[in-house]
Amino acid sequence: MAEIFNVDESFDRNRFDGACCAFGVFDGVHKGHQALLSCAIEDAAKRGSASFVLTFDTDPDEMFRPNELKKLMTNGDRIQALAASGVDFVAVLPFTREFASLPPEQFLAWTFGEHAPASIHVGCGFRFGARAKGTDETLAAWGSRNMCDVTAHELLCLEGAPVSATRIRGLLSEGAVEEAARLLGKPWKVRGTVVSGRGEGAQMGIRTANLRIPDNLRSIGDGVYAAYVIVDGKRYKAAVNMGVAATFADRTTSNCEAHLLDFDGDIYGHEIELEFIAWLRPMRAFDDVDELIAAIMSNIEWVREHL
Ligand SMILES: Cc1cc2nc3c(=O)[nH]c(=O)nc-3n(C[C@H](O)[C@H](O)[C@H](O)COP(=O)(O)O)c2cc1C
Ligand SMILES: Nc1ncnc2c1ncn2[C@@H]1O[C@H](COP(=O)(O)OP(=O)(O)OP(=O)(O)O)[C@@H](O)[C@H]1O
Repeated sequence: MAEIFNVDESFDRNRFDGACCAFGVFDGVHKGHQALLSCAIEDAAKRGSASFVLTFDTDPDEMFRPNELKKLMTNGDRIQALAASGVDFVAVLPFTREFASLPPEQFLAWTFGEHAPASIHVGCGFRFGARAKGTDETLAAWGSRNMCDVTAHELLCLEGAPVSATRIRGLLSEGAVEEAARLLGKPWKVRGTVVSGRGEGAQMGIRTANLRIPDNLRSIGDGVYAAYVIVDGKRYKAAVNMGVAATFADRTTSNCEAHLLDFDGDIYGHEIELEFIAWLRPMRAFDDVDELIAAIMSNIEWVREHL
């Protein structure tokens, strides 16, 4: 695990001397991000120096488009995933309004002081600084004045297009969890706290853990999915319904329900993790509760056989 530093007034910028940095937000730490991180790691190995990833404590989009944003992971999970990516150090910049308003040159001067690293790696089209005015060319011009090799890498393309967090969010919103997992390099996951439901699941003979998932992490479209659910470190197969149950839309508030196979515990108040594996069907309103039960039972059987 890499050591994580907050880049504030107290941070010792000498640490950047000679280092090779990958720079960006990295929501999802997807395969494109992993390719860029590998460039910084390989460069550092050649130079015999340290590899860094330079990122922000808060995703800038949370400040600029808070209502539309559907994130792939929390900021905390993103920083932990970067720390586990193979780099030596994670340097976390405080994304305050003041910092966000720095023009590109001042942004770089504040970040590095007199300690420009040996190299910076970004993807083509990378933007930074106030109003996203800084481009990879701005960065390269600053690099040539500060003896820092800047490389804007071709974006990794998979399945016909560049991999990006935006593309993965789009796939999840359509329920395409398998394709999203191929671009992420792992299934998409989300955590939520188990809250009480209306008790109708138990009456129907199908108990469900009702979850509260923060709105900005509900990247996935409504529908029924096959998933794994991790409870206190143990993994269970599950059939999951995302979205307000259409049949009971007037009476329910929960936005996600999971039926865990072969599980009979009381987990109210627990934080559990859902790992989405396959799309099963759209959610729909049923006129008859027996039909709803039959549909859910067949989803559960599918999960039992295929996961
Ligand atoms: C795998 C699965 C699929 C579901 N599909 C639907 C659906 O298509 N339409 C619907 O109205 N509710 C659906 N539900 C939600 C049930 O209606 C819900 O579990 C029931 O209302 C119990 O709610 P409660 O836990 O709040 O008591 C589904 C639930 C599960 C676990
Ligand atoms: N497919 C890719 N291949 C290589 N580098 C990439 C790729 N996607 C992003 N990068 C680079 O990784 C760093 C972090 O990128 P950023 O967080 O902007 O990712 P993104 O996936 O493009 O996000 P978004 O879709 O929200 O713009 C940046 O330097 C960016 O240019």
